[in-house]
Amino acid sequence: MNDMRPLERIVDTDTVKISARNVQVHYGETHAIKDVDVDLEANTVTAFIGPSGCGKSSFLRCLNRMNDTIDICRVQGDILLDGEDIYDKRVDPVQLRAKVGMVFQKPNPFPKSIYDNIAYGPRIHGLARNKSELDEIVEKSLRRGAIWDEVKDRLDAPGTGLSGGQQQRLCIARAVATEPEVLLMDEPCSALDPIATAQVEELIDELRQNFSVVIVTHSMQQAARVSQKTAFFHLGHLVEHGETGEIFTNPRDPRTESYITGRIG
Ligand SMILES: Nc1ncnc2c1ncn2[C@@H]1O[C@H](COP(=O)(O)OP(=O)(O)OP(=O)(O)O)[C@@H](O)[C@H]1O
Repeated sequence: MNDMRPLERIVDTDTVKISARNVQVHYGETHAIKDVDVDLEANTVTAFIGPSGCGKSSFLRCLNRMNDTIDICRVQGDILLDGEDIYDKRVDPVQLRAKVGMVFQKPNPFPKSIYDNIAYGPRIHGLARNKSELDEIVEKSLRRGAIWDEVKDRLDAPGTGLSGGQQQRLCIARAVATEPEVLLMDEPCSALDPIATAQVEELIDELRQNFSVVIVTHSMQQAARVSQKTAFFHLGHLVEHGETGEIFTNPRDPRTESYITGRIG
């Protein structure tokens, strides 16, 4: 599990999916994100790394306006998805979060059946005209979540009855059911055992065929295994962003080097 796989990964496309400029995040008096500029590409896994408290999750939450749900949080700057400002007053955050899905650290299935966990989003967003279309979406999403074979005979069973790793793949399937364009993952494997972690990592690699994936991780090995691009954060600044192989073997900034060699963090 802990081996560093070859770092050179090919980035399939340079199409920018999300563009952030001069982003600031404040929680009351705390200035958590400072002057962040970054372009995140389509069909690419980007890893956010950096020491605890450096702002990885805060910046991730800017990308689908999850920070809106935190009263004391103030976000400034520009974040564009396919060139459109996601903080424009006309943007409905619920619609945005269907396009920019999120998977959390702790698997959080709804207290509903496996089927309804997946069907919930497509139902509220009107993505299926009838039961058979909904059935198709549920099956396709569970297949994309690499969990179909394990649950296809018990779709009526509660999602909360699955193992932790299965629950996390169910949550990934739930996130992809609304056909998002971007998938944000905040330490998605931190509550999982090594086998479940390996399954989710394999799944992340498959997901980038269809989505841009951004993953916050504390594991540099994981960043090296799953990502093509890496962004290193330190004290609220985005210090360095580039090809994962370059960041790990030839970092430009001494702070990045100190972190990856274990001197800070
Ligand atoms: N809901 C919140 N209310 C107040 N302050 C917050 C909140 N969330 C984060 N912060 C503060 O913002 C800063 C950045 O935190 P954040 O969680 O984004 O960092 P992180 O790099 O994701 O950390 P970790 O790796 O430990 O999860 C910290 O100083 C933290 O205390």
